[in-house]
Amino acid sequence: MNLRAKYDIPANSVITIAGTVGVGKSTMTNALSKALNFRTSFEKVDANPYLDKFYSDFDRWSFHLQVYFLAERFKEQKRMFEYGGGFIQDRSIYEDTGIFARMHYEKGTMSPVDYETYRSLFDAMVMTPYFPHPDLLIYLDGSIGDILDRIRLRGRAMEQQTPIAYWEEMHERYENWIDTFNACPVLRLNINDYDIISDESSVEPIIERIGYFIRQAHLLKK
Ligand SMILES: Nc1ncnc2c1ncn2[C@@H]1O[C@H](COP(=O)(O)OP(=O)(O)O)[C@@H](O)[C@H]1O
Ligand SMILES: Nc1ncnc2c1ncn2[C@H]1C[C@H](O)[C@@H](COP(=O)(O)O)O1
Repeated sequence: MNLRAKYDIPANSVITIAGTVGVGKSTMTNALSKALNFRTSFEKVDANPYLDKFYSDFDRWSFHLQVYFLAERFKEQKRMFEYGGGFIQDRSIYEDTGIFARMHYEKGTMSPVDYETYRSLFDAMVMTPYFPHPDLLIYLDGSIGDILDRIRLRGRAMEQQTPIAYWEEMHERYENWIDTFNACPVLRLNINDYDIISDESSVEPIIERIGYFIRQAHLLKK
């Protein structure tokens, strides 16, 4: 019996993985899609025409980058629901506004008028009854020390040249954001509690918890 059926996870589920840069979202997306036989929806980092420029000059490019991410993630959201679900998504659309756009606005690297334009676009696209929310958001949590190690280990040049204070602020914002997030059910995982890289079988207890959370959420809806 496959793990999806064993833990009673509906084949049309959409599960999104959230968490700060470097915490392990892409790795988790791959592990869960393989174990559940679900499709993946990834952020396209290398093909992003603004990301490098953004890291060199936040003031100049933060609005362009947010609009780009919003469009890309909205298209992905549409694609996942047009397929009828069965997806693991690497990062949710909610983090774009709740973490990144807000952080740059509050740091002063996105102007108030740009932020207002971005927010009204986001609200019109996402904060409507027609927007399909994921069945579950898995929040990956870890210490800032472990996350900085992982950012270094992955070695993306644009992230290496970014001051550590940027990642520290983001980490703190994520902790506050997840405490108030309520657009869909949340399963929190601490990165010290699993090791899907050296032990593939450690994905099974995670899938068991996913099944439990999705069932609970469906019971609450009834
Ligand atoms: N469970 C894990 N154990 C050890 N290293 C991990 C684990 N998950 C991810 N990593 C490593 O951490 C780095 C960042 O992971 P990644 O999945 O790309 O993070 P994200 O998508 O959240 O930015 C990569 O080098 C990856 O190999
Ligand atoms: N909405 C965003 N604004 C700014 N930067 C963003 C946004 N979404 C993702 N990013 C950046 C952060 C990382 O450098 C890459 C990929 O994210 P990762 O967490 O490694 O998957 O894009």
